[in-house]
Amino acid sequence: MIKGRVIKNYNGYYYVDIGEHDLVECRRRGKLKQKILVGDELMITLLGSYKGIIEQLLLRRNSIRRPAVANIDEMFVIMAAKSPDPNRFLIDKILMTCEYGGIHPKLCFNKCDLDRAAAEAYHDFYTRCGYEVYLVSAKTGEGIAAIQALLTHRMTAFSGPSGVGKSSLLSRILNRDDLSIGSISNKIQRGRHTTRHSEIMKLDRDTYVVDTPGFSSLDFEHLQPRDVLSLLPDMASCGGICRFSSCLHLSEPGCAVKTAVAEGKIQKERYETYCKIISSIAERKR
Ligand SMILES: Nc1nc2c(ncn2[C@@H]2O[C@H](COP(=O)(O)OP(=O)(O)OP(=O)(O)O)[C@@H](O)[C@H]2O)c(=O)[nH]1
Ligand SMILES: [Zn+2]
Repeated sequence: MIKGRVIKNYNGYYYVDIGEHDLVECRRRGKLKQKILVGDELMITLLGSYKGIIEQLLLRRNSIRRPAVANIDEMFVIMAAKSPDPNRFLIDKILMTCEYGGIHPKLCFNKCDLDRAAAEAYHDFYTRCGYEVYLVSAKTGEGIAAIQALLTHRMTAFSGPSGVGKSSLLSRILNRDDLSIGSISNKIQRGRHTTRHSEIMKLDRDTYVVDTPGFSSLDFEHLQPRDVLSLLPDMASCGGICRFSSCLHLSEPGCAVKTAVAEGKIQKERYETYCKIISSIAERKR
């Protein structure tokens, strides 16, 4: 058996990178019941001529569900500094979705050429929340080198809502005019119809980039309130202990979270995100 990584899942076949130029087209063993995601590491048996069978799924380090992708080393959440104007609640929900999957993402604001002041304000805000923030422009090339420098020997995912310039940015980062050029194998066509699935592009032996289109945020309503807090690392680490162990940090007396908000240790907008999500959970229970 040899170890490989799923690069693409198409029509019931898994295309597995085993460190060679060509991918191995694999079926799964019938007894293997787990769902296999793009990015999964697994053990396969070669059946000759770049065909194989998946025998075993190796332990995942992390995963996100929609789109499904596993074992990401780095996730960039891309937003635009302007046009479309970012919405803090949406950004928070995307960040929280990554945290839920076990990934502490980095934030990247594209289109900084359009509104420098807005970009700087978002930079400051999310840096205070404990995220690394990159200000870039696919148009002018600003900040692109800093992202390129982080890619080597890792699997880096890029996600972001429609219109933020993710395609333009990825073309710049990968130095490709057209992302379909240099696609991992000519067996696999990267067309418009495939863009709802994650696709891994292999840049080098152990350097991969994942385009995660159609990223949708978690349905927070099934979470417990304390789990919501744990997805906001800046709030979770504020340090204090509330008077009541069951404190939801809304209107209870002696609340350490509210004290931290009042003292400016937690930014008000992040607390508002928390309150909105908690009230949507309460709505559901009603
Ligand atoms: N001013 C400016 N415009 C940009 C920049 N990056 C992208 N754009 C423009 O923003 C628009 C959207 O860019 P795309 O790269 O298609 O965006 P996308 O996020 O991949 O969009 P979808 O394909 O809808 O997911 C295009 O008109 C781009 O020319 C930038 O850095 N600055
Ligand atoms: Zn509290």
